[in-house]
Formats: sequence, C-alpha cells, structure tokens
Amino acid sequence: MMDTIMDNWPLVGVAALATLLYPLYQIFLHPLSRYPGPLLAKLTDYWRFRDVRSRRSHLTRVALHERHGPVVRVGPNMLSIADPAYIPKIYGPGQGFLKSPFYQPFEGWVGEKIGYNLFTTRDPAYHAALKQPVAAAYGFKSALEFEPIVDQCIETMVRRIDELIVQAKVKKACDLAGWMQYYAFDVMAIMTYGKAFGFLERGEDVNHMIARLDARLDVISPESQMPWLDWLQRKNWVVNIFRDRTNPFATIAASLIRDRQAALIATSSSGDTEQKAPSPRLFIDHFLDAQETHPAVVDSRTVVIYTTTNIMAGSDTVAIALRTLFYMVLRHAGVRARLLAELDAAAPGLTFPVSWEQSQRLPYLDAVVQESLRIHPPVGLPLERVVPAAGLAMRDGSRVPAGVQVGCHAWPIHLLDPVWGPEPKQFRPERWLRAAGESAEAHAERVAAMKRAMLAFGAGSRMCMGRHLAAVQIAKLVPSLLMKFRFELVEPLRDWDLVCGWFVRQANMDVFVDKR
Ligand code: HEM
Repeated sequence: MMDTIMDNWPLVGVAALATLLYPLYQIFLHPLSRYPGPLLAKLTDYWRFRDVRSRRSHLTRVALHERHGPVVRVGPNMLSIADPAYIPKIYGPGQGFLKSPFYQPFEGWVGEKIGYNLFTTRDPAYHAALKQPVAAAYGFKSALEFEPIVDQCIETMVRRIDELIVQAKVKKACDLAGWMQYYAFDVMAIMTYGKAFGFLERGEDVNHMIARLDARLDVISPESQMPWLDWLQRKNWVVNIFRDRTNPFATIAASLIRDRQAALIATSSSGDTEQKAPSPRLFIDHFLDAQETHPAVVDSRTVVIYTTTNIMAGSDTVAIALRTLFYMVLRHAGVRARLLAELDAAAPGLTFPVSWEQSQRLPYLDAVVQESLRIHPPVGLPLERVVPAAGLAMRDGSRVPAGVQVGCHAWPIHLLDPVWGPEPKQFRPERWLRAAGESAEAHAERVAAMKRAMLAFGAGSRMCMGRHLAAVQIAKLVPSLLMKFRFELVEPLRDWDLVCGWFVRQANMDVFVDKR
C-alpha cells in the first residue's frame, strides 16, 4: 500500500491538494462566497438534497432566511432568494433567466422518449411553440365556460358527503383533506377528458392514483436538488434498455382521449354541424385541434402529454389551496364568523352552486382566498432559474455571475417580508381589506404591493397557466359548501400534518359535518 502511494506520489499529492483546496475555494474565493448559508451547502448540493428529503424544507428555508437574510447560499452554485424585489428581475419578460436542471427529474418517459411539457421544458422556443396553440384554453374566458363542470362536481361532492357522512348511521369523521383532492382531481379530469376519475362518486382514492402520484413526487423532489441522480437512476441508456415500459397515467390518458375522439365522431356524424364538439369545449378538444393546426409541434404523443400535465399541475395545487382555506377558517373563530356573516347576508342573491359572478360580490371571501394562498403557498421549493450572461444585479450593487442557479422561494417571501404588514406568520384575511382610516388610494397601493410579492402562482412567462381556472374552482366551492354544511375539526387543538415534496401537502384535518 505504502509502496503504491510512494510510486504515485505526484498523483496522490495533487488529489490531496485538491481535497484541501476545494473547500477553501468554495468557502472563501467562490463568487458566491460572500453569501451566508449552511457550511455544508457551500461544499455540496447534498445539503439541499437532504433538506428536501426531510420533507420539511419549506420550514427549514423560512428559518434559514430568518437567520441569514433575504439571500442565502443553499448549494455551491445556488442562491435562495426571499425578497420580492427580485421577482421581476428573475422572472420578468425578456430577462433571459431560463429554468434550471431542477426541472429535469419532473420529466418522465412517454413511450420511447422523454416527454417535455409546458411546465418542465427549459427550452424557451419549444415552450412558446407548445403554449401558443393552446393558450386560449387556459384564459379567463375559457375558465368561465368551464363553470358548468365545476357546478357538476360541487353538486356531486355535496350529495356524496351528505350520503356517506352526514347521513351515516354512526357519527363519522370526514377526511376533508381527501375530499378536497377528490374534487380537484375530478374537476380537472372532466375539464380535460370529459370524464371524472370517479373520486367524488366513490369518496375514495380510486386505484390509489393520488397516492401513486404523491409517492412519485416524494422521490423526484429531492432528486431535483441533484438532478444527475435522476439521470443515473432513470434516464441513461443502460436503464433505458431495462426500464418498465408501462406508464399507467399515459395509458389511462390515451384511453380517455380515444373515448373523446369517438364521442366527437359520433357528434359530427349525427349531423350536428353547428358545433365541432359537445359544449363546453374541453381541454382535449383544444389539444386535438392543436394537433390539426400545428402538426409540426403537436403529435398524438404531445396530446397525451398536454392532458397529463393538466392533471399533475392542476389537481394537488387546487386541493392544497382549498385545504388551507378550510383549515384556517375552522381554526380562526373570528374569521369563520365573519365569512359566514358575509355569506348569510348575501344568501338571498346566491344560487347553489354559487356562480363565479356571485362569488365576486363577496369581498371577505376573496380576502380569505388570498390570505390562504399567502400563508401556505402550494409549491414548497424555490422556482429555480439560471442567471444569464448579463448576470443578476443585486441590491447592494454587486452582480451574481452567469451560470449561477437562483430561485425566489414563496414560503420565506410570504412569511417574512415586511410588505404583508404586522405578524406575517398569522392568518389574517383583514390585511387584504381597507383598514379603518386608510384612504382608498393607500389601500389600493398596499394591496398592489402585496400582489406583486405573491409567488403562489409563480411569475413572468412561466407563471401558472391554470390560475384563472383555479380561482373559479375555489371561489365557487367554498361558499357552496359553507352554505350547505357546518364543519367542525375533530381535533381542533391538533396541528395538521405537512409533507413538503414539490407541493406542501396536508393531511389529518378531519372534520365532523352537519347540515346547515
Ligand atoms: C391554486 C392552484 C395552483 C397553484 C398554486 C399553481 C402554481 C403554479 C406555479 C407556482 C407554477 C410555476 C412553476 C414554475 O415556475 O416552475 C405553475 C405552473 C403551471 N401551472 Fe399551476 N398552479 C395552480 C393550478 C393550476 C391548474 C388548475 C392548472 C391546469 C389547468 C395549472 C397548470 C399549470 C401549468 C400548465 C404550468 C406551467 C406554465 C408554464 O411554464 O408556462 N395550474 N403553477
């Protein structure tokens, strides 16, 4: 052994020197060495991998920013940013900050190739090409056209909660966290494919679809911190030979798409020439149109990818926002009383289900929705981007060089920034309303500043495309449920359980339900 070392002493010497110099360089000489952060994070991305694997990283990052300030080094080449002033600089139009390799593990195999979708693609040209033919389907006008589908799901939800829980012979707790997800998944499934997955009707996670999606997110979220792990485990050519080629979600999606195509053919052959598809036009109708009008970008595989993206991006997120809202309202007696008083006063003018238009006449409801998205943003990791050639100009006049990964993090911004006024960690919908003695102008300015700091839906060109749809689903369901039922937490003093993958999912917020 000793002889081998002696024989190769130049090599051993270089290795020993590098081992010694690497940490010294990272800590003292690296362009990011001026930024504070955990010592291990300065040396290796393993720190953030371990942090995300702990499933509590939304909280560790808040604590980290509380301790170190708005810019923290969380990896050798990664800055986490908790200052809303950087949102337009990083995500604003024309700034040139592209999505980082963080998004790689979210890309899965679809058939023989990796499927890049609206959310995961890092190539701006491909993103624009994918988005352009379907953008209208995600617009506000389209969200309103989907109202009958939301109504249908609200009616099913109320009927099934009544049958399965309220009228149960033995008093039964209701898994409210689960029901919110059943609603969000079924709404998204009908809007996308024209057919519910059946969660609401059955009152359960059919075929463990939700559990399987969550389990997948729990694996890929830590890997997003060290994306080469994803390559090593799933994306290299050796693994490709032996990998399991069945993709249950793509298979279900393809079969639902075939059903829809058959329905469209049946409609057109029945002589209904007025409409190409049964009303309302579903996402799948827009996607199939895009396949016809933009064949160079959209093939049948892309149609499948569009549809599965909707389910992945638009179900957990809406469910999480709804859970936060109900949990917070039930834990804050004053908020609950004020919300119910607003609803009761408006009741003569409300239909069941409450329409979008009616919901917009409930300002306290709107404040509760905003505050829920603020106090618990559904996405629990920074939205990573790569600094372009021009660098990132910092507040102190310095410049972060090209190639560094940066990301604004909604949790520390939403819970620490002074823009929210007093006690930002408290759930207080009143912060969105006009305060006593505040002029209308000052209130409008204050709310505009808070909205600029909101990162729940992301920002800029990669901002959430489903935000209008989410707003309609939430604003209609909450008053409709509160009109029909009285909810009480089974364990009002026990905190819910949170798991942070990419999404910060909640569990154990069971309620007793009675008719109102
Ligand atoms: C409360 C509900 C929702 C929240 C909080 C939310 C949050 C987000 C966030 C933070 C992003 C940006 C991610 C990034 O920069 O990496 C995003 C992107 C996206 N969301 Fe949502 N989302 C919600 C609902 C929905 C719904 C209902 C849909 C589908 C209909 C949807 C579809 C998308 C898509 C397609 C993208 C990618 C946009 C792009 O890169 O161009 N989302 N969402």
